[in-house]
Amino acid sequence: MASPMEAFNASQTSYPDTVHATISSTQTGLISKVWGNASVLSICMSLLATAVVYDQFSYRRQKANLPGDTWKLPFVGPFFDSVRPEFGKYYKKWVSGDLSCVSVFHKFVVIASTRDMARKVFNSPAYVKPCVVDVAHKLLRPENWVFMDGKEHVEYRKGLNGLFTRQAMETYLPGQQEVYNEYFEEFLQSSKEAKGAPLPFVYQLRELMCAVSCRTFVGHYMSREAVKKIADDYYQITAAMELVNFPIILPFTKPWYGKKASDKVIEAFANCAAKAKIRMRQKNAEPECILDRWIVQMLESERYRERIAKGEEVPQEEKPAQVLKMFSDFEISMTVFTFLFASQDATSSACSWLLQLCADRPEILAKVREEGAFIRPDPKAEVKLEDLDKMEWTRACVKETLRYRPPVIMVPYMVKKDFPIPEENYVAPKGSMIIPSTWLSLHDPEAYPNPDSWDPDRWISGNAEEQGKNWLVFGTGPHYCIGQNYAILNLMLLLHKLSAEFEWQHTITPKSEEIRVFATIFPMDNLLLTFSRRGEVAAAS
Ligand code: HEM
Repeated sequence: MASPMEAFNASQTSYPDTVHATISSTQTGLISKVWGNASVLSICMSLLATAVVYDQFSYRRQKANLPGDTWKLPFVGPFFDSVRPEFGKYYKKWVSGDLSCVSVFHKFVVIASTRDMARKVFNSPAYVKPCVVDVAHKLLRPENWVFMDGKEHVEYRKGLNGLFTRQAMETYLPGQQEVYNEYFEEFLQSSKEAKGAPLPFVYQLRELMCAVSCRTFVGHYMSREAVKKIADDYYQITAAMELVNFPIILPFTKPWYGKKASDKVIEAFANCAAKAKIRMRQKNAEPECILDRWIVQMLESERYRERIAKGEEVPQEEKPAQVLKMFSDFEISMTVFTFLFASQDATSSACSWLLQLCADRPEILAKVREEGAFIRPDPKAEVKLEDLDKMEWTRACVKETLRYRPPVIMVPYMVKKDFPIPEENYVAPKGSMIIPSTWLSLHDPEAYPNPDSWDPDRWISGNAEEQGKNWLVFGTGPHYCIGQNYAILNLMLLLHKLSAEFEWQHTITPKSEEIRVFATIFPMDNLLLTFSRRGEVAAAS
């Protein structure tokens, strides 16, 4: 049998010269092509390998001595965990060390878990500034006031303080009660239509909170339908808020839908601002919402400036507390949007847990009802701020819910310059994200004995009120929540009104106490509730 080489030679001699020439030139071309491709391929492979090695070493360099995975999944890191966040995984991270770390895509993230570490981050404005989450810059616009830093931020924020004073809260109460009245009737109707079968209520509570916020922020300048649309669209904004997103917004991804939704909200609020400017210039126009109050301040500032320009000597007591410029409709809208952005998920989370926990502890709810009936005997009468001030059990339930299930478990900050943390012998690198967590400080057994039980009484006969250092529900430092008093009063109003007029039964499932993370935290089973009017028997029974 001829060897393959012989066969090759034999076949070679049987071709005419021209064919031979063609074959040999084709062979050379093929070989150089393969060789060429091989070198492109190998260059690509080498580049990839270099990038993988660089990614790993850069992670290791930034991680230094912190607890965290020894190596990261190339490039993406635990990205898929942030797409489907699990509370248990976050918790594991928090207890892994006072500081720990992960790296997702290009982003190195340091997690500050304990009370003292979290406070250190909140109170180090020289080194850090808030970044909410990566995508927030795109949704809120980079020029938004919440991203301002230092003196500029302090000055801007001073101009907003007047919107959250006691006097201001008083103005918002009637509008909020109108919304509660409407929605409670809807809840009742939903339960009636379901013939008393429990329904998952987290979605309706989200809409309720959105409607209350919109009424507080933009009053009656926005129609009920527009509010409903915002509440629906808002879901897409929340869905876009993953801890770390893909670096650019790709069409049809969650950030893309989130951006579209936020653009619509900003436009709607700007229209409201334009209407408010017209109304508040009219004689005797009474402010009803945040927009109105802010525009009143701008108009007062405008009049003050005009008097000064005319050379008038304006007495000090007639000078506005804060002289504001006349912001454009768009600027006003961007700021009002930050209020919605900051409050929507947090208050939705808080009210879901509040209704669940109160329903599961009827003896506590009875105390809330008892004090409510004593302070405001006529359940149809308007609730006043001084009524709420006197409701200690109602307040205790709200505060204990915020402690037991803090809606905001993490507050992402950006490291502006290398941030030394000598306690941990670590320097958080410039450009990394650093995230104080609120959970451990609010479940610290030294501050709140038996921290995993919901016990409102710790705010009445216990010393929970004295644990200011641990109370990180609303953050601390220069960016602490500007809406904290408003949030607590609003939740008190909800609990007081609902308990005065309605019954709600919670269907407890094995997942009721489990935590679903969706920007903030919700009961895993989405809160199965049935509503009935007090004194009436629930439709099902
Ligand atoms: C239960 C409800 C709420 C919770 C748990 C909550 C929590 C927080 C937290 C943890 C921060 C970050 C603080 C920091 O970085 O130190 C924050 C900031 C903020 N919150 Fe709230 N919040 C709530 C409701 C509200 C409401 C109702 C509003 C507005 C009406 C609001 C407006 C803001 C704003 C504007 C900021 C940023 C402040 C700044 O950067 O100066 N929040 N909130």
